[in-house]
Amino acid sequence: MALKNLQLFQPRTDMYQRQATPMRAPPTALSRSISKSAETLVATTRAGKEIRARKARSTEQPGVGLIKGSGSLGLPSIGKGWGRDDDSMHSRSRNGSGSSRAGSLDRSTRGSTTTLNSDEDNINVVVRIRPLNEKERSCGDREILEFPGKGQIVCDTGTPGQKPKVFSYNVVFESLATQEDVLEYSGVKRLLEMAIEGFSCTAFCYGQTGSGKTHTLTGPPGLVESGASPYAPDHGLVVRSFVYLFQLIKERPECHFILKASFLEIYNEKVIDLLNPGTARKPLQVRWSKESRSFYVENLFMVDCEELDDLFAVLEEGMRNRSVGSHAMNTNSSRSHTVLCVRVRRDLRASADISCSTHGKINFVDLAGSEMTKKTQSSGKTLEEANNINRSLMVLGYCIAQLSDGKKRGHIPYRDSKLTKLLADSLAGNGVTLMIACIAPTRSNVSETINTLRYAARAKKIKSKPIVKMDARDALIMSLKREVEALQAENQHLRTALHVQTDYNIDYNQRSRTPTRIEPNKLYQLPQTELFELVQLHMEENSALRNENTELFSVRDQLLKDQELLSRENERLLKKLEDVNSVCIRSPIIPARPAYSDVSSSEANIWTNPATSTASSLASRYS
Ligand SMILES: Nc1ncnc2c1ncn2[C@@H]1O[C@H](COP(=O)(O)OP(=O)(O)OP(=O)(O)O)[C@@H](O)[C@H]1O
Repeated sequence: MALKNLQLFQPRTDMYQRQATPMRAPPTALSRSISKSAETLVATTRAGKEIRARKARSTEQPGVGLIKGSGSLGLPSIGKGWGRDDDSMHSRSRNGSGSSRAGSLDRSTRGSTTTLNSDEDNINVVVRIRPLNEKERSCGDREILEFPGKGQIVCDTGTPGQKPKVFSYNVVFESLATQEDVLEYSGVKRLLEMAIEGFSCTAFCYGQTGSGKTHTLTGPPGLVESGASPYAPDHGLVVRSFVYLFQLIKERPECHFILKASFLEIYNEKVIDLLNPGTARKPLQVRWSKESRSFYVENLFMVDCEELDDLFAVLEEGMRNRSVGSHAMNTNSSRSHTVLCVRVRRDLRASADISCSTHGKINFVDLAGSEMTKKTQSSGKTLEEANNINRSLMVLGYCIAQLSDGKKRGHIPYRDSKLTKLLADSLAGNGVTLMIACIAPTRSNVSETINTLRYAARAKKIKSKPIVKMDARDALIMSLKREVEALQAENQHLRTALHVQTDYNIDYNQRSRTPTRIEPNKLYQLPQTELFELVQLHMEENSALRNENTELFSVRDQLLKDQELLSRENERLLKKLEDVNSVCIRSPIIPARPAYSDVSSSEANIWTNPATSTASSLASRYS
């Protein structure tokens, strides 16, 4: 069976726990958080399609804040969906980690960002084995891999006296697995769902040259460039993901989405814009953004994609412009690493008067294959390319090794190559990452296969901290709003418990100004001064509620103390009553009253002062 080792993973529905904690971000942060405008350009694809393009000054959104998981406000929840078994598949296993997660608030007042951290998430690793090619078949090359299930791969190294090596992963796709299977079961759907909710997601293919990385991502050579329909059966993960992305967007009519795409390659350590390479293929600079604390490519072309066709046109254009070469092991070998990025901005209504936006993205990274130059018989330009490819993959390997060693994580050499700079966030930052390791099944490739499997096994240990990115001003307003709601609910509860009759609105309005209600989706049109005012009003409201909360708590504490005193007094009186009663029992002339605790008849429920009742009974007896 093609999907013998499938271990499936799907999004979980568990929501993050939120805590209402005071927001301390200074209002001045707001003024720094308003996005800078971008220059609008127009680009035309070779296919003749006009693409509305926006050339942003950087790939990072200035003033983007970071926020993690919320429940009731329509913000995303993520769970470790990796590795959920599905009985509909023929053979599968559960192998990966799958603990649920709960986010906790940790607001930073640094700059204009708000960071809400969560538990860590492991990189998800799946392996795809390509079928034997013509060359291997004709020379009788033997298959050396076995798939016992449970996401395991057994690799017979063929060395006498050496035991077969066993590796295990989240999912293993055998050679008969289809492109659709990879979309369905690799977990990329989960990545897309998370990207539209504001997470930074990356799917990257790793493996030796000719192992099927490009096939997995974009299908057989020339398919995309031929302008085939997006629904053609051979399309790889990227086109299928585009289709799924638009399907997801259609299912969310309550949100407004803005998609932008960029496509770059790293060729001989130079970053080339595949959507705007220019005749000179002038390299772009990779810079560090203090604000987002990550690397970005300066002046990278960004294309607005309103329709599926626009995304497809971006892919087509990039595929035409990327560097491809031929060598002994692959006639259509990628000579560069490519990164196709789709940014997803989602505007949503968080409550009746507040709308906010999240900024997610999905990167599809097709790494160039590691090459044994002896086998590929590279020389000249191809050899130089191979050396650069191998060097950057080696740096990636160092980074992965360091990151996977949880105990002694030392310096991570991200800065040593462009590739690792751009993948830094996906590997260990705040992203969600899927690694697709591609391998060949034959004996002639055994050492490369073992290397890839080791690489993949190491990557599986890497943990990252996924977070949602949203505008700092939205994060601030929503956080204040959430806090106000939590305090209102708590105060209401306290009032009910204490039977305090005051009307909240009257009481509160006397003390503070109430923020005016803003029409949904108007938040963005507000000038900075009004936004500033709005945040201040929320902060005032918040502070008034907190004061009221403190007052109510102190009233409650006082009442509890009073109650304590009363019950002590009550006990004292009961004791006295028991004493009086015991005197009556001992007296031959005074009838004893039942103990107070024994009183059960309706008559006995009328308690009379024993002293007066005794006096009156004596009086009636001797009258
Ligand atoms: N799962 C598969 N099913 C059918 N054909 C495949 C599969 N995987 C790879 N191939 C074919 O094998 C050849 C090499 O694959 P591909 O170019 O994708 O390798 P690659 O890993 O991207 O190589 P490089 O690193 O040199 O770019 C292609 O002709 C491709 O169509």
